[in-house]
Amino acid sequence: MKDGRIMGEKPQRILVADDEPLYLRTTGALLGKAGYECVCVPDAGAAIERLHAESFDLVLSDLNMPGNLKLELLRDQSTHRPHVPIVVVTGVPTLPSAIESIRLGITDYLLKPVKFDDLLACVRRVIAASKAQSLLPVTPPRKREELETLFPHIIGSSKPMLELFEIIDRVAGTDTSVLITGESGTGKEVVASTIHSHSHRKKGKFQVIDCTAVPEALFESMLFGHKKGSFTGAVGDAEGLLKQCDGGTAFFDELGELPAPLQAKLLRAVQEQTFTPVGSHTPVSVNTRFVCATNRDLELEVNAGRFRQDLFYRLGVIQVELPPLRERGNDVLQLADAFLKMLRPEKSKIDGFTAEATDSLMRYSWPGNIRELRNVIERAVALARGTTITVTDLPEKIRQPQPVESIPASTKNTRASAGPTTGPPGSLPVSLPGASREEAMEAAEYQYLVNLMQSHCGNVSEAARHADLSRQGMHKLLKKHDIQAADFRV
Ligand SMILES: Nc1ncnc2c1ncn2[C@@H]1O[C@H](COP(=O)(O)OP(=O)(O)OP(=O)(O)O)[C@@H](O)[C@H]1O
Repeated sequence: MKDGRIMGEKPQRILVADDEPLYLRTTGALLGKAGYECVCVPDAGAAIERLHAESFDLVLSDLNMPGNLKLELLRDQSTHRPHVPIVVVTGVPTLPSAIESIRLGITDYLLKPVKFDDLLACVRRVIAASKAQSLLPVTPPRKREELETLFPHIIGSSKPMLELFEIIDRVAGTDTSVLITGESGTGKEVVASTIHSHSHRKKGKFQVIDCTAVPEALFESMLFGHKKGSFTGAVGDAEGLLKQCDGGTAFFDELGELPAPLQAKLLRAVQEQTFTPVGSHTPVSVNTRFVCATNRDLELEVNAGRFRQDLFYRLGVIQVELPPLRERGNDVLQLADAFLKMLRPEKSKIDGFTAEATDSLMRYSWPGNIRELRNVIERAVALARGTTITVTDLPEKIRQPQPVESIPASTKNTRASAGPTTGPPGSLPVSLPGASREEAMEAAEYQYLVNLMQSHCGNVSEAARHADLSRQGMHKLLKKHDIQAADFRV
């Protein structure tokens, strides 16, 4: 049996639409050799015509080709033949077109140049999945109530969250790389693990790889594994994190912090799904989906030459942006209520918030987003005396919130921009009237970091040396205070 043909059965039919004659010829010929029957057309109009007249098992479609300025082929296909899978194969990826393609129901998204083996593996997988899918009942678009309950670990029902749920729902079923962006504490890791648990990889491992937590010198061996004796301390062979999530999802948190030499090594692993453990000569192959998160603007980092463009395109095929909490309306109360129930001691009688406390929670701008809200509720639960949380159980800054307008719309370092940022390193902030000792210490630490970042122009390694901390330790502190080193770079 050849790939596209079972003895005695008709070969599977693939329509390839692309305006590059060489790609069209070679792809058609190679797929033909693998047993598929290929029809190759140079533009969207011809593709639509053939699709209306004949039946196909799969469409491989370019995006930038004549007649496809508004993704006409994808639109026509999603309206008339949603059951025929489409895989986009493009040389000019743009994030809006990737998102729009996903909305229109494409099954996968590959970037040129694509190795024929990778293309063939994708063709096999997509056709097999589509055959399996055809045995299932067709699912209509989800209703609002259904979307609201689809991801119980992600609390929220505001408009931006429902839009997010729709995207997660579509993206989870594909193998496409996803880049999740958003301010610190907006739930990027929660979304990444939800994508994994709703994908066909859910039985595989969801491996979190925090790019700031692994020392640079050890990163390669942690990720790819090593052979015994390959470096001092390598007392035995070790399997790397990527091998451990073979068949699952690798989640790279804080991707923007990955040093340049490691970016090159990661690119190879992502492109080829193959890597060589440290000290070994035998490549290891995996089948891993890559989901990444960053609170940096990676496009800016690419333009500034700090992040590889090719890696950005590979990993950011689909970009999912999480809204800050201040843009999620009543979700603040829904989340506060959920955290109250989750964090109160078992026999606690606390069961809600006074109107004044609710009002304060709604008016505060939440620069630390959901993580900050969770901490505030945890503290309030510990302080509350009665059966409700009152405004006096909330921190001072929330009782007297700054007006939302003073928070910059930028997703960057809202606290650094809003607070006092001048003064020599180590100078203390003006103390808040009525602040607790703990709050005053936090404020002093925050101010110290801001000053440190300023005097080292956002260079984390230099700042860490000055403060006598490890680079990882410095990153942890910056994260805790929601300070973005990139905002201090000139
Ligand atoms: N929509 C949500 N519903 C319930 N809990 C949430 C939601 N979003 C975030 N959380 C909780 O808020 C905290 C922060 O979330 P998470 O770590 O996913 O944020 P993040 O954006 O990855 O942060 P960072 O950029 O600092 O790594 C976690 O305790 C998480 O469980």
